[in-house]
Order: sequence, then C-alpha cells, then structure tokens
Amino acid sequence: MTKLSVNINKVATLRNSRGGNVPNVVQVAKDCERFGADGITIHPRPDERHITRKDVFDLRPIITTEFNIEGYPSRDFIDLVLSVKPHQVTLVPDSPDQLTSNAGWNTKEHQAFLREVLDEFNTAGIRTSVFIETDKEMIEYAAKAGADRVELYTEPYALNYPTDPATAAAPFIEAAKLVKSLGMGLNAGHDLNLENLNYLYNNIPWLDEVSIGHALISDALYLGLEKTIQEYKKCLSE
Ligand SMILES: CC(=O)[C@@H](O)[C@H](O)COP(=O)(O)O
Ligand SMILES: NCC(=O)COP(=O)(O)O
Repeated sequence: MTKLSVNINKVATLRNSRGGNVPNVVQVAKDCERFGADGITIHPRPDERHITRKDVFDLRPIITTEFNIEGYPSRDFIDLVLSVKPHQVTLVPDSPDQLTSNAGWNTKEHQAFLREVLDEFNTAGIRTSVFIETDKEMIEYAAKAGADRVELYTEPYALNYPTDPATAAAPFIEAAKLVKSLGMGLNAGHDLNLENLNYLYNNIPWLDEVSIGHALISDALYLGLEKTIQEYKKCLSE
C-alpha cells in the first residue's frame, strides 16, 4: 500500500496571512486523518512563513497516523525533531530563504554531513528519508550514508507528464528499482496532483509513501477536503 501523507504547510500559510488561528492547523490535521490520510507532513522553515515551531509541538500529540517532518538539518531543526520525535524525518537541502524545495541532495558531496545527521536520528529511533533526484550515484550515496528511505523529488516528472507521461516517468522508474535493490524504502513528492499521481503509482507500485500539499489543498477549495483526500487515495489504489 502506498500511503498518502498530506502536507499541511499551505493551511498554515493561509492562517498566517491574517494572524489568529483560522484555519486551525491542528483541526485540519485531525480532519485529514478522519477523511483517510495515512499521514501528515510539515516543513517548518526557519522564517516560520507557514508551519511554526509551536505548530510542530501542537501537532505531535494529536497525530494518530504518521508524522513526517521535512527540513534542512540545521542544529535548530535537528534539536526540534529530536525533541518532538516524529515517525519520520525527511532531510531537504533547502537554503533558509528558498521559495520552495527545488533540488535534491548531492549525497556524494555531503556524504560525511549526511552520515552524521542520519546517525543522530537513527540512534533516536526516528526513520530517516533523504530528498534526492533520480541520479544513480546520488541514490547509492544516500544508501551509504545510512538513509532508511529516499524521497524522489518529483517536480521534473510533474513538469513533463502532460506532454509525455512515459518519458516523464522513465527515470523515476529506474531510480525506484535501484532504491528497492539497495534495500531502502521509497517516498516521492513535490507537485504531485490528481492528474499525474495515478500514472506514477501504477508504474512504481512499491512506493511506500507520497507527500502532497500544494495541489491537494488547492483542489480542496473546489472539492472540499474530504472528497479531495478520497480522490487522491483512489489514485493510489487503481
Ligand atoms: C520537500 C518538498 O518537496 C517540498 O515540497 C516542501 O515540503 C514544500 O514546501 P513548501 O510548502 O514550503 O513549498
Ligand atoms: N515532500 C513533498 C511535499 O510534502 C509536498 O510537496 P507539494 O505537493 O506541496 O509540492
């Protein structure tokens, strides 16, 4: 089964645009679970432009499915994750002021750093995932660094899918095979949506988890959150 982890960053973006607590991020997380989400993903950025430190602590006790925290492993981020102890941490190579994630790690160049950070999380019993592109060497070095899983950065797939789905998916399928052969788990995310998700799932049914935020929360404006989550779940089952 491929799990759907709903990224609720955009809910916090909307809340922060006015101050106050509308929409209520904790309630939305509870409702996502009630409507069938298999997990909740957040990406607390250093400027707290959406998810705040307080959100991270508020969310921890109410999540009954799987909690995934994404972010660049600064000392602050590492300490936050170690104190909150989510089920999974996903390491992303973003700079503090980056608009959104736009690349995977160079796991060869940052091998020593990643190994050290992954070791800290592994010792704390937190499952680790490393955000990477489809390059073979990057996958091999993620395994060498000790990652439990990798998350394939799917923006290139999403960009190319409308013109040529097979060509768009090909490097992801190859990468997914290699990840499997190396014994790592496999996640995917960024710009997945109701159009492109099912094709990826059908071609890589051993995907452990997808994390989806921007498109899913946007779809919910039209369909409502419950129906939207059902539609995304359908893409992961047919
Ligand atoms: C790691 C990743 O793929 C991102 O999609 C991310 O979590 C989204 O971050 P923003 O919501 O800040 O764009
Ligand atoms: N890891 C990807 C994620 O959490 C959500 O990405 P997006 O759907 O907001 O592009």
